[in-house]
Amino acid sequence: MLFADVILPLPLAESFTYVVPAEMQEKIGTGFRVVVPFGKRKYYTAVVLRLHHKPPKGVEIKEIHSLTDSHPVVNEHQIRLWEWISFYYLSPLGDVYKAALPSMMKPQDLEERYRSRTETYIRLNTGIHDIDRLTGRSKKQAELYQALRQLFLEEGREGIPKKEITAKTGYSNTVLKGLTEKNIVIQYPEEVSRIDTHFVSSRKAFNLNDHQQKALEEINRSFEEKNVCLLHGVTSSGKTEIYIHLIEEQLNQGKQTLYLVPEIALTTQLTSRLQAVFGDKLGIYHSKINDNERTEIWQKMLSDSPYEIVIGVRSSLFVPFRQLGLVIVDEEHETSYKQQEPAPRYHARDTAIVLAQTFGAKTLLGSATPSIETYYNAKTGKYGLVTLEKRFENIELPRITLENTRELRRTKKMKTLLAPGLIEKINTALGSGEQVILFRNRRGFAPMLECKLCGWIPKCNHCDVSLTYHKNRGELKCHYCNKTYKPVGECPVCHEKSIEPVGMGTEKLEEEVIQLFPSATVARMDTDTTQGKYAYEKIISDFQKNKVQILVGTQMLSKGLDFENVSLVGIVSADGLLNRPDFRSHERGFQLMLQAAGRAGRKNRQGEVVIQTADPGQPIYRYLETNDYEGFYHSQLEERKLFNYPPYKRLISIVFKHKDEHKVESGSAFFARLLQQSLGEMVLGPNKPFISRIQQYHLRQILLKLDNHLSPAKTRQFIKSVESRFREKQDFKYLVLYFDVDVMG
Ligand SMILES: Nc1ncnc2c1ncn2[C@@H]1O[C@H](COP(=O)(O)OP(=O)(O)OP(=O)(O)O)[C@@H](O)[C@H]1O
Ligand SMILES: [Zn+2]
Repeated sequence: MLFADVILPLPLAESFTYVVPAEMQEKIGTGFRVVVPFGKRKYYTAVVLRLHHKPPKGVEIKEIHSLTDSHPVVNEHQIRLWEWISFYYLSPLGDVYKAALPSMMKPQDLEERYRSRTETYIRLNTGIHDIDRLTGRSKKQAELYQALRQLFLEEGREGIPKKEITAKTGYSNTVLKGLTEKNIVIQYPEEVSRIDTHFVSSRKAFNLNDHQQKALEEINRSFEEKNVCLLHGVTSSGKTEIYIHLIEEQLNQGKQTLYLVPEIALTTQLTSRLQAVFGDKLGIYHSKINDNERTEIWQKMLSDSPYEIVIGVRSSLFVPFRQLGLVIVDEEHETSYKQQEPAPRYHARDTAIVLAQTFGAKTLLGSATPSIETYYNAKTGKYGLVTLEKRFENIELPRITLENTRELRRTKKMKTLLAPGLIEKINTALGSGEQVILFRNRRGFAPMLECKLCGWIPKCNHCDVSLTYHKNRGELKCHYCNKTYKPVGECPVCHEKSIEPVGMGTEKLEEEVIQLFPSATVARMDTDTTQGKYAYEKIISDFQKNKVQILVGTQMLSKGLDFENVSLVGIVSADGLLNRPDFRSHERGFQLMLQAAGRAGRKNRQGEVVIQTADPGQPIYRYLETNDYEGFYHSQLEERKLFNYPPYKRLISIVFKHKDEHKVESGSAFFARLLQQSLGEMVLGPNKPFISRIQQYHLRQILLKLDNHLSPAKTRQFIKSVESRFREKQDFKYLVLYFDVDVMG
C-alpha cells in the first residue's frame, strides 16, 4: 500500500499520514496538493511531503479524498526550506505551510477557489456583408461600425476589451448593444491577468563608475569563496546600480534572482527603476497585492516562462523558484525583516541565506548601516565584505548639526516644535526652491492625553497602554489592538475639563509646519495616510514632481527613497528613538538617523541634516556627526559583550499568554524551572514585559541567552521536551505559549 505524509494548514507540529487510493498512485508525487479529511467532517487542502510504504502504527488511517494538481505546486527546495524554518524557529510545520502558500491555493472547503478574472471582449462578425441594410436608419450604429473597422485594422488584434472600445471610440454602450443585437459585433468573455504585464524595458543598465565597478568585481571574487557577501556602501553610493549589474549576470546564465526589500514604501521607486531595465522579466510580490494577484504570481512561477527576477517583501521567499542563482537582501539591517505575528516568526534575511544555499546560490546583503550581527559576521570572515565609501559623483555626505532642545527650552527660545535654527534652514531651502523632509517616529496627533490636574491618562481597556490621540479622525486609538475610543473632554476622576494632549506625533507636526510655512505645500506620510493601495505612490510621486515642498513622516520615509531635490532633513525628536527599553534601541536609532540623513543631498550638492535632541552629550551623536559607522559598531559590540547579547549569545524568547494573571505567572515559572535544570543561568525570567497586557491577555516572558557553541538541534530538542512535560500538566494545557527565536528586542 502507498502512503502519503502530508502537511495540513493548521498549527500542527507533525505531518499526517493518509492512504493513497489505487487510482491516484500513478499521478501523485511530492509537492502535489491533495484534499484530505481531518477532524469531524472537515476537509483541508494539504501538501504531500513524501510518499512511502511504511504503515504508521496504532492509528486509523484515512484515504486521500482527491488530488488537486496534475503538477507539483511546491518543489523540493521549498519543502527543505519549510522544514528548516519549522526546526530553527520552533514553529509548527503547518504554520509555515500556511504562511507560504497564498490562501486561495489552500482552500478549506472546496468552494473557495482561485477565480480567474474575465473581461468582455468585442470582435467583428466577419461573416456579415449587408451592413448598410442591417444598421438601417441608425446613423450612430453605422458610424460606430466604421470606427470599429478602422480600430481593428490599426490595432491588428482579433478582439479588443469592451472598456477600451468605449473609451477609444467615444460611443456609448447602447450603440454597441444595438450592433450586438444585430449580430454585427460579437461580445465574448476572455480570461485576463490581474498582474500588469505590459512593462517593456526602456533603458540599459547604467555604466558603473570606477568605485562601483571595483565593488562589483570584489563581490564576484568573494562569491568564489563564500556564499554570503555584505556590500557596505554609504547612502547614495549606487548600491542599487550594482545590484542591477549582478542581476544581469544571472540573467545571462539563465538563473533567477530574488530581490528582497523590507517594505512597500521602498518598492515603488525601486520597482520603476528595475522595470525600466528588466521590463516584464520582473515580478512584484509585496504586501499590498491581493490574494488573487499572489496566486497568479505563483502560477506564473510554476509555468514554463517564470519571472526571472522577483522583487518582494518577506513572504516572497516562499515563491517557487527553480533556478535561483542570487538573492539580494536590500537594507539588510531592517528589523521589519523579522516576522512578529503570527508564527512562523522567521527572519527573512537569515532565511534567505538558507534558501540560497538549497540552490547553491549566493546571497548579497546590502546596507549603508549594517546590523551589528551582519557586520560582525563580515568582520570575522564568515561573510565577504565589500565597501563603498563615496557617494555617486563624489557628493559629500550630508553635514549633521545638533539643536539642543533642553537648552533652547530653558532660555525660552523654543517657541514651536522646531528650533529657530531649523526654521531658518527650512526657509533658506524653500527660498532656493529645494525640498525638505521632516522626520518624527510617532504617528497620530499626540502619543497620549493627560489630565493636567490629576494626571489621569486614558488607556486601552484591553491593553496596558495609553491611547494615541488622532485629531483628524477625532478618535483615540490603541496602537496595539487597533481599538478606537471617543476622545474625552472631561476627566472621569476629577471631573474637570482639563484633558490635554501630551507630546507630538506626525499629525501635530504637520499642523504646526503648515502654520510656520504658509506658502509651502506640506504632505504627510505615515501608516495613517498610506492605507489605500496606491497611497504611497501618490505621495512619493507628488514629492518627486516638486508638487510638495515639505514632507513630514515616520520612518517610512527614512530609507531607500531617492529624491534629487531634497537638501535638508530634520529629525524632530531624536530622544524618543533612543530611550527604549530594548538592547537594539541605539543601533536602531543610529541606523534610522543615518538613513534619514541619507535622503539629503543625493544629487547636485552636499545636503544638511538637523537633529533635535535634549541630550546632545550622548556618544551616539559623535559617531553620527562624523559618519563613523565603524566606531559606533565597536562601541555597540562592547556593550553586547558585557550584557550577553548577540552576536555573543543567541536569544530565544518564550512568551506566555492567558487572561488569568495567576495562571500565566505560575505556568511561566514552572516552565522556567524545567529549563533551568539543563540550561541554568542561561534562563532569565519569567519577567513582565514592558507592555504586560495586550487584548486582555496577561503576558510573561522567559528569555534564553544561549552560548554560541550549543548545538541548535540539541537545544531545540530539549526545549520541545520541556514543552511536552509542561503540557502534561492539566493546569497549563490551555496556556498560550510561543517561541521567538532570535528575538529582535
Ligand atoms: N553608475 C551610475 N550611473 C548613473 N547614475 C547612477 C549610477 N550609480 C548611481 N546612480 C544614481 O545615483 C543615485 C543614488 O544611487 P542608488 O539609489 O543606487 O544608491 P544606494 O546606494 O542604493 O542608496 P541608498 O542606500 O540611500 O538607498 C540614483 O539616482 C542612481 O540612479
Ligand atoms: Zn488595546
